[in-house]
Amino acid sequence: MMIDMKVREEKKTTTGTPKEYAFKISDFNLWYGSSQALFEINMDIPKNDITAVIGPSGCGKSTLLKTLNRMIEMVPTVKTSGTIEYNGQDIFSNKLLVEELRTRVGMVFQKPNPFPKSIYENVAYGPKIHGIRKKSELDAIVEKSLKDAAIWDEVKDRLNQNAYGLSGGQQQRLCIARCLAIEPDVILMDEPTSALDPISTLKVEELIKELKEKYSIIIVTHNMQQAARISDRTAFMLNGELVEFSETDHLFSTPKDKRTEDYITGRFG
Ligand SMILES: Nc1ncnc2c1ncn2[C@@H]1O[C@H](COP(=O)(O)OP(=O)(O)OP(=O)(O)O)[C@@H](O)[C@H]1O
Repeated sequence: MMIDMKVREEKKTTTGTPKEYAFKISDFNLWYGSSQALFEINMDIPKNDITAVIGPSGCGKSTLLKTLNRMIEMVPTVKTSGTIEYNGQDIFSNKLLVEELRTRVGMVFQKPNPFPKSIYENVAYGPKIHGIRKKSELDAIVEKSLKDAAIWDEVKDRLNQNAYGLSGGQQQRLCIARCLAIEPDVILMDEPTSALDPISTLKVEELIKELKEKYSIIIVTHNMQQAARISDRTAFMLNGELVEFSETDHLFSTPKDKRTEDYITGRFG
């Protein structure tokens, strides 16, 4: 709770108005069957920031991320308590349809997962499902999304070729373009560069930094250097608890909790 208060204070603008939040997570617990995976999470995630979630394997990073667009409910044994608000609305209430939530809160996965279709069709797929049929409109969305995902120049002459012909790094940027095409507010990224080589990783990192102008980004990463390079705020999790959540510079230079210090200095994990 102390952390929340501090975040609210720090994020006040010069006019005294608190910065807006994409998600407000309050007293949140999650169980897989009888096994508890998340414990009393309190975390306010600001809009238009890059928020990194770090911590050792199995600490609950992906579970937390997949909860934010309710993907976690694909696991039938999952139970939760507490609240998560997205733009001020409880994500578990009947008023916010899960399809609408997933349109607003897009997701990019660890391994690039394009559909076995053309580059064009990969990006046009979401808009088509949302009822856009006009070719000129779809063309414009495809071009804009590929440009925003910094891959247009590499693919503009081969839009009808199969996406599987792209390199891993290009496939990941295509998957980001596919996500952008449905105009989300938030992009959840689950270790989006862990399957990529260093050059592709840097390209995707650059892209993530550019995307924060328009989107709120929450990224799970195993890579502490990556969190330090790209994020505004970092959350450190351990054994299903949120140990510390603060500005990235702060967390890495002067961690408040001994467990955070031990982790970032490589004493465990
Ligand atoms: N479908 C599931 N059913 C039961 N337990 C699960 C399931 N998915 C994850 N868990 C358990 O929940 C805990 C948190 O897992 P989670 O995948 O969220 O951790 P993580 O920090 O993302 O790990 P990693 O960095 O290895 O991906 C672990 O103990 C894991 O075994």
